Amino acid sequence: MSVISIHGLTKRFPSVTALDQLTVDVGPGVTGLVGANGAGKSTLIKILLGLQPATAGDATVLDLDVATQGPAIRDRVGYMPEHDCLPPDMSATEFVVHMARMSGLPAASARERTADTLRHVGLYEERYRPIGGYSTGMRQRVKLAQALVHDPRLVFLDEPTNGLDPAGRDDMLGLIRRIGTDFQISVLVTSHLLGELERICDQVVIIDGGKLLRASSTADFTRATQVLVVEAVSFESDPNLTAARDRLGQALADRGFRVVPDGRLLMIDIAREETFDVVRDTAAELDLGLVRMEQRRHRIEEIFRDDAAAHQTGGQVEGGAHRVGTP
Ligand SMILES: Nc1ncnc2c1ncn2[C@@H]1O[C@H](COP(=O)(O)OP(=O)(O)OP(=O)(O)O)[C@@H](O)[C@H]1O
Repeated sequence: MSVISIHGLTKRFPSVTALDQLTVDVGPGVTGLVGANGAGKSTLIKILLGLQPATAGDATVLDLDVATQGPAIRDRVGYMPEHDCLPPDMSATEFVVHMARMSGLPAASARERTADTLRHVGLYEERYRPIGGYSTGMRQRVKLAQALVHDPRLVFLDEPTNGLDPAGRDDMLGLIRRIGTDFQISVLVTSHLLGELERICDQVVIIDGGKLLRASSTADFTRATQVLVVEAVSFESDPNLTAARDRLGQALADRGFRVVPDGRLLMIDIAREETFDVVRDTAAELDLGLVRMEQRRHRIEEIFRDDAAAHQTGGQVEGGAHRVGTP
């Protein structure tokens, strides 16, 4: 089942092509839409909400046509815009109740849903204070609450971690993940930071210059490499923290393995089936403990970098229709 289906979508502004024949299907769950600033993310969201017409191509959201059924889409989809759009003199409660009423909820359920939603986003204590005195993190939460208050089936979150410090970012990412898991609401979340989406998304769509670079499940992006990451420690209180690494590294190199140190870790080529056993046995022989031994996984950043390089040099990048998401 597709939540969003996009075919040959193109948007030309007088001086720039923001979307260039984009074709992608997105399934349920949390989907990351990744691209550098200006890649076309916000434009795509506006077209999917029926707020802007496309120049060519077509798309459906929850099986509704974006060109002709915008109001019905906006009924069922929540939208957290990128830019600040909050009235400073209103409290979070007043603003979110207002947005709930605008979505057609009766007064009593608008108040009830507002209280529930503000509690869910962690703004319950401060809900009667004017928004003008809120921190950036609190303002992002108000924007998130107004996107959720009418109980949508899908939400579009445009750069929800913008302007947040690392702790605020982590909190916001946790909240977004819970929207997908606890509430079963599908999420399309944009970011120019691949690393953060890798942590919370079931699938990732990467666009560059309005074109699709890649679309795939996060698990496919982060598939295992043929490199074993090992961290060894000495059981003696050894002031030289890399001594254990060097002893194990040398012993493995002597046994014919390709070993590269990286900080306190060793990167070992998994050249043979018995690599795991040999590392374990060698550490035991040297009386070293292993605190970590795992197959290294690709980071989405690495794949993005490779694809972007191929793109720029005219190399082969996957083309045609892409489908992401759980069936
Ligand atoms: N209304 C508009 N008129 C003219 N050009 C526009 C308009 N809206 C967007 N653009 C241009 O289209 C391109 C894509 O913009 P868009 O805002 O969709 O990118 P984005 O990926 O969301 O980036 P950002 O995160 O910086 O907003 C940019 O070059 C932008 O300048």
